Amino acid sequence: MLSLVLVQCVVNYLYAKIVLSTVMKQGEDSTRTMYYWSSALTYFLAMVCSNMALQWVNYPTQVVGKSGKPIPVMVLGVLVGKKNYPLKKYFFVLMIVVGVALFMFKDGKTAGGDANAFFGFGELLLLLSLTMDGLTGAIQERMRAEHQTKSGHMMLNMNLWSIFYLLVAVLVSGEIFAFVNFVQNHPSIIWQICNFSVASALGQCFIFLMVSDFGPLPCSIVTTTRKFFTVLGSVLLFGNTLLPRQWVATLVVFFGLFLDAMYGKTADKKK
Ligand SMILES: Nc1ncnc2c1ncn2[C@@H]1O[C@H](COP(=O)(O)OP(=O)(O)O)[C@@H](O)[C@H]1O
Repeated sequence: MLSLVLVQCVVNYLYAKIVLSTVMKQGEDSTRTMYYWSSALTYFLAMVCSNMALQWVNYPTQVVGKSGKPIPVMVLGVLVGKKNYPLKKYFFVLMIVVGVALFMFKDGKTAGGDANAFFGFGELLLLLSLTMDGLTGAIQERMRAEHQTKSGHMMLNMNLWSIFYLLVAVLVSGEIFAFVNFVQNHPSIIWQICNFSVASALGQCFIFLMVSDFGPLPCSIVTTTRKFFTVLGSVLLFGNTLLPRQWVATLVVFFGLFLDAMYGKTADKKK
């Protein structure tokens, strides 16, 4: 798990480096180093926790759990990131999150989950991952407010610090040796890891653009509804029918998004 995230961060870093020195020159960066090392810590821990959770909960549970992400991003953005939101914004965001979760939720017991435990270790890891996501967003809010940090610089430095933490982690835990062994025994995995990492870097470039230009909260609303649109699109594309619960959920999500777009603007934005 750690080695995979390490490879991912290395490719993200190289991608940011190339983009910054060619097509997207962004000038000097005045961001405090403290913001980079702290956000990198929470960023990589969020990824490791949500990947690790998959050993205890199944994939749909993980997606439903992580669809709550805008909530910690918003709450910690206010408590730690010094952001202000009008009260109605909390309601719109809650509406979107509840709608997405209601849409994705699968009744009954599914393979991979622990049927006996309502709240087990996997759920705890998801909660931890969400907290880390919230803290990452809060630190990014401060970077934006105090240094107007650009997307390329944020992507480059957060991945660089994460590489450092992950290198220490894989060496101390000895996981790197098991990883090299595994790759030697299954060389076909190299192609998959390359695909995965390049796709991740391409996607992350837009994530950071969204974070630096609009903020972590709009970014998490977009990535959360993206999950909803993926499932909705595939259901409609493959001619499957939506359950009544999912129709209600779809309406709730669209209504929440509409209200947020129309009336969710913050006081800062108006200024
Ligand atoms: N605010 C952010 N700062 C840096 N990277 C982010 C941020 N939000 C998302 N990402 C990156 O994008 C990936 C996908 O995010 P997302 O679509 O929200 O799904 P999830 O967090 O459930 O994996 C994350 O694993 C992370 O690498």
